[in-house]
Amino acid sequence: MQPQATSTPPSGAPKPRLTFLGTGYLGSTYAACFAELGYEVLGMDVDEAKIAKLAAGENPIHEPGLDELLKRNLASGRLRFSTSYEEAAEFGDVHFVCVGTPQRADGMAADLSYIEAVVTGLAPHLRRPALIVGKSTVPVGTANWVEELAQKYKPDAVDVHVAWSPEFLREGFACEDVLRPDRVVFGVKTDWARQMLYAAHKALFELAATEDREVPVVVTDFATAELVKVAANAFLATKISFINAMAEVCEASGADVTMLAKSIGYDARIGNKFLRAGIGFGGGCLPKDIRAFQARAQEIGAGEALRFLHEVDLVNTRRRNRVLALAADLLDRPIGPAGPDFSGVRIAVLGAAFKPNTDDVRDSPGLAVAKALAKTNAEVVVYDPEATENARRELSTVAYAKSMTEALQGSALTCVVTAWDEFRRADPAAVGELAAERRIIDGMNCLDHASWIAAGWDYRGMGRSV
Ligand SMILES: NC(=O)C1=CN([C@@H]2O[C@H](COP(=O)(O)OP(=O)(O)OC[C@H]3O[C@@H](n4cnc5c(N)ncnc54)[C@H](O)[C@@H]3O)[C@@H](O)[C@H]2O)C=CC1
Ligand SMILES: O=C(O)[C@H]1O[C@H](OP(=O)(O)OP(=O)(O)OC[C@H]2O[C@@H](n3ccc(=O)[nH]c3=O)[C@H](O)[C@@H]2O)[C@H](O)[C@@H](O)[C@@H]1O
Repeated sequence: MQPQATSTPPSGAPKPRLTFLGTGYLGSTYAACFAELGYEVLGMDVDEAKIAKLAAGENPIHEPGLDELLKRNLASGRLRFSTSYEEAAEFGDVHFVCVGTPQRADGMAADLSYIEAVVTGLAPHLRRPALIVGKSTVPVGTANWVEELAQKYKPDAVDVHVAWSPEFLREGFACEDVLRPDRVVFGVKTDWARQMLYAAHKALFELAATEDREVPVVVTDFATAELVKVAANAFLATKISFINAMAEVCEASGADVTMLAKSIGYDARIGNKFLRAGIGFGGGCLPKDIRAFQARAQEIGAGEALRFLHEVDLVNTRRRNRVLALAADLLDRPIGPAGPDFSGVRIAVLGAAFKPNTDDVRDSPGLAVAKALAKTNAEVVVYDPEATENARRELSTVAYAKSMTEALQGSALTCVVTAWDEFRRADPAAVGELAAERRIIDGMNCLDHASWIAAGWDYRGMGRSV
């Protein structure tokens, strides 16, 4: 099929029933949103505890708006959950693969074992024509392999097609991003797959039409669809590391990266988004995706082309160490060969989630900072409005406070590592009454520094002249 860009869905295909295989951050949001759009939806996962929670209307993750969507659509009967491949196969016409593709423990490449398990688990139970759609982020070439698996494991008499439709949602805005995407990408080989994908998204296009919007649809081949996703994340990661590299130069020259970012961002060709310097990018996607992209490029003989992503990764991890240097400076402690020693110092770390409005702590820069501070023998107390439970499982060498007030009590240093509104809106004078010393590191450059300085705080930002 020729690649094409169009927003006109072909008419005629009936409303398919949808399954979402893997109900984590991606799959649970999709299941609830597509039920909200009017589809009959089944969410399937091998994690029994997660499915039991979802089926009871309890949202296992923190994602704004998702609780209401889950409850409303469970009540309407359009949304149900199961742990059975057999039930999923019987229920659905279009099956969206939403399982994780984490970084492998033995290197940078993506672990595709969950994809394999889901396809080989589902395919033998299919009894009528079905479309398997990959949504997970994968190395280029995966869709062809999934097609081979599906053909091998499906019953002979059943027609099974494969498509790839990568996902671009952001945690914290996931429901909005699913219901009102910037674009959708369909990687297809057959016209039937294209028709079914349009039918599975028809309600999304109709919602857009009622709001006088259009959702651009890019119809393309498997390889391009797979690459669009990792290219997008590589670009975003590069943009963040670019501004963080500028932060390093600002630190060396006495300039201020926030003013620099503001100034270059006025150029429409550059744009002002994703130019916040800080402790770097984290989360379950950008870091692992740029590594898997490099690993795959190497395998297919294009490793040279992505060498810059190695630098992007290095700049990113360096920013976490910068907090330690700033802390040593503020606390007036030397940095020895084994790093600084902050024995006897109580440090409040505000934040643990990899960014605000989520409870996700996967590869969280803030939690990495907390861990590094704990290694200096400091008494580290972490507070996060939503991510404490997940953080506790990830990092046990720090204490966790139930409130910001508790974390700040008697602290000699405060480090803001996640840009939650609760921290951005905090009153510097009131916070100063709780802390033992008015020293603050603004790891995400998210505070109104002038008001903190005015309240007597010794303030340090990232790449800032203040
Ligand atoms: N989280 C995000 O914001 C986005 C994630 N993605 C991609 O989507 C994929 C999923 O990501 P998340 O939802 O964040 O991961 P997650 O780890 O939150 O969810 C994955 C789910 O798959 C389930 N699972 C594992 N094996 C299974 C099997 N054999 N059958 C059925 N379910 C199974 C797990 O129990 C888990 O609930 C990844 O490839 C990720 O890169 C893409 C865009 C956005
Ligand atoms: O593939 C994915 O899973 C998703 O990855 C990112 O979404 P997400 O990880 O939810 O979070 P972002 O908002 O992109 O932030 C990623 C990290 O970059 C950091 N960041 C972001 C922007 C910025 O200017 N500076 C900065 O340090 C954030 O604090 C966070 O740690 C992409 O933005 C999504 O489009 C994509 O679908």
